[in-house]
Amino acid sequence: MVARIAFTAGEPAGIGPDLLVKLAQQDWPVQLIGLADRNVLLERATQLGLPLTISAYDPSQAAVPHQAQHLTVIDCPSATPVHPGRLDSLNSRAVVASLERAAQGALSGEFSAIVTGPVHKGVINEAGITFSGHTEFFAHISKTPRVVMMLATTGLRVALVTTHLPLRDVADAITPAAVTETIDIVASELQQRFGLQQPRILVTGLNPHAGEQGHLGREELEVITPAIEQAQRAGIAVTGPWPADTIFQPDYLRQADCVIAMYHDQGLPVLKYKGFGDAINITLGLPFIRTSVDHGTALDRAGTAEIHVGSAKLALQTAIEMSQV
Ligand SMILES: NC(=O)C1=CN([C@@H]2O[C@H](COP(=O)(O)OP(=O)(O)OC[C@H]3O[C@@H](n4cnc5c(N)ncnc54)[C@H](O)[C@@H]3O)[C@@H](O)[C@H]2O)C=CC1
Ligand SMILES: NCC(=O)COP(=O)(O)O
Repeated sequence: MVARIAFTAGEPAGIGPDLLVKLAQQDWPVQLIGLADRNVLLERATQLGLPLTISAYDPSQAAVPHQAQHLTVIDCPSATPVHPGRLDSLNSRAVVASLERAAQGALSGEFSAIVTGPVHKGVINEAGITFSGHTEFFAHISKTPRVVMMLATTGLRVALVTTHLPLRDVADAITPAAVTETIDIVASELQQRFGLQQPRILVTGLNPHAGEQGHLGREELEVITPAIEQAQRAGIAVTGPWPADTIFQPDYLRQADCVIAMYHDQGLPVLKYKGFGDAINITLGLPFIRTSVDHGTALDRAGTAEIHVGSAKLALQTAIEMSQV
């Protein structure tokens, strides 16, 4: 049976529609279903000088593999005309509706996976919609109490205990349950979805020098170490807390399948320095497969030739591979 994979283009003024147009230029062994404003896709194809025809998605028809230059689309019309690079909060509801439709399809089994293009979190909030990221959105809509954001590139995976939080709130969110559950999810998903028999996990501290024996913060002693010990007793190959400024060295990384960092900007700058444009974002712990690009809306590049499609391609390829496991 041919799988269906939903690709949400995200913010219409960003490069998400461009990425979808570019992905549609080649054959894929799955049916690629674009969730986007169909007129924006056609306009963007013209701007990029790429051929594209579109047909409306009909769930009653059997899925067929994607054929180059023709895209099946669930139309998510924007409320107001879209100009590349210019955000308009009037269009945010359509973006969120496209994510809801994709999630419904993934939860019902209609779609084997969701691949997301970038959204602009700020403009969605300006529309009066509370939204901190796809990760939290899909967790909420699927009623999953904890999910884990993991970014991966060649030679490095970084997962996070906390995601889109103001730095001021991070320390309070580093609880024993948050650390233990994150380790559990990373270990079990690396086993089940990535075929690693005994994943080796390194956990960072929160504070400089992993708290310097309690002299630079006590979270390592009181929260992170006990959580690691609990996971070790459960048979997980996990060590830490390691100083975050030490652990991202090749000698340490060679002995690890994943680094769990405490917060977004502790782990992701390293990942992006190593592999920006050649990395993906995967939400672990959801009841469906969700992969994503490693970058944002790149408003400055929408509708231009200066767009790299590498991460989007990798996100789609990975979703296809994960659907086959
Ligand atoms: N998966 C998602 O939905 C993500 C969304 N975002 C959102 O994106 C918005 C903008 O974030 P920024 O920090 O400006 O990061 P950004 O990734 O959009 O842009 C950073 C720089 O990289 C360039 N760039 C990014 N992707 C590119 C690509 N595929 N090809 C060529 N150049 C590319 C941009 O032109 C810009 O110069 C924010 O609202 C943020 O929340 C950020 C990360 C992920
Ligand atoms: N830096 C990654 C990021 O912000 C992506 O978040 P999400 O929208 O995938 O939750």
